[in-house]
Amino acid sequence: MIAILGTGKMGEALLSGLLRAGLRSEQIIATARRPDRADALRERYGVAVADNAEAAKGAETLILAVKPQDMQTLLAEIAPYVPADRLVISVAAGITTGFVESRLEGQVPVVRVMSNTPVLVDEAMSVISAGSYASEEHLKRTEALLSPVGKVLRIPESQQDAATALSGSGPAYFFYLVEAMVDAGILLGMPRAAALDMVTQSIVGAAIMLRDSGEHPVILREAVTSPGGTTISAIAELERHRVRAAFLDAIEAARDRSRRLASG
Ligand SMILES: NC(=O)C1=CN([C@@H]2O[C@H](COP(=O)(O)OP(=O)(O)OC[C@H]3O[C@@H](n4cnc5c(N)ncnc54)[C@H](O)[C@@H]3O)[C@@H](O)[C@H]2O)C=CC1
Ligand SMILES: O=C(O)[C@@H]1CCC=N1
Repeated sequence: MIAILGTGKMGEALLSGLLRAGLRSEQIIATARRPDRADALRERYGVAVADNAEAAKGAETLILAVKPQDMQTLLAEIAPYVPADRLVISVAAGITTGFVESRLEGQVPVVRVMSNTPVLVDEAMSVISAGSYASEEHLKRTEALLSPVGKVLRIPESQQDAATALSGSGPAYFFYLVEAMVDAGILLGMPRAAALDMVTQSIVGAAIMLRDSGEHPVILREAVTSPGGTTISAIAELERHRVRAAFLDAIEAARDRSRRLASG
């Protein structure tokens, strides 16, 4: 039995992914704070929804998916019901395995995960790190849960805040870029729907080329950039506006925010 504690956006994305990966709804128990949310989860997925203590008692794997700021309260609530033969997987940004371990009783295996919302389309990027009491077997169990819904990579826990900034938040940067490009299309007089189609297909095509060709992004960009042509005119403006520097600063800020999240 797998318990998902705090089934919001990320918890629900993981829940739907686990079901698509072949888990039966009877193998999953979810928790939610609001009764209307609990009803929606029961109705949508046919899973049981219980309180945190009950869910923790019945499951051998617990996925903690509340916001970092709510983690302390959740751990206090479940600690008496989580013996050391359980696996606790935390997907919260900024929450270290040490934070979770120190609030549970005994030497509970904890694996820290940073995934992202493309879990909804089985294209997640999930990075995982073992806590002090998690073994190879616990990492393998975590990989088995997450690999049907995307790519899984093991990283040292010291890199988790950076990964949160890069791939956890990553999809948001691409959506933001799409918004900006569609606005540009509107400025040039394109209908919004057509502009969105063009930008979306361009980003999908570019992403698949990146993933499947094995080519470096610089090579792929050079192939689009004709001498004296249109692309270099656009790139010149991006450079003039220091977009690359803005990305470096933005992702560094996200990493720093992740580091501070556990303290609220
Ligand atoms: N949204 C995203 O793209 C990603 C989110 N995350 C992490 O996932 C976690 C959840 O984020 P979201 O899903 O975006 O937030 P959310 O606010 O949609 O989900 C959190 C849910 O937990 C519930 N909750 C809070 N305290 C609870 C408690 N004591 N018992 C039961 N339920 C409780 C809330 O009512 C809410 O439904 C965060 O820790 C975040 O860092 C990680 C990667 C990506
Ligand atoms: O914005 C956040 O804090 C979460 C963590 C990574 C993506 N969303």
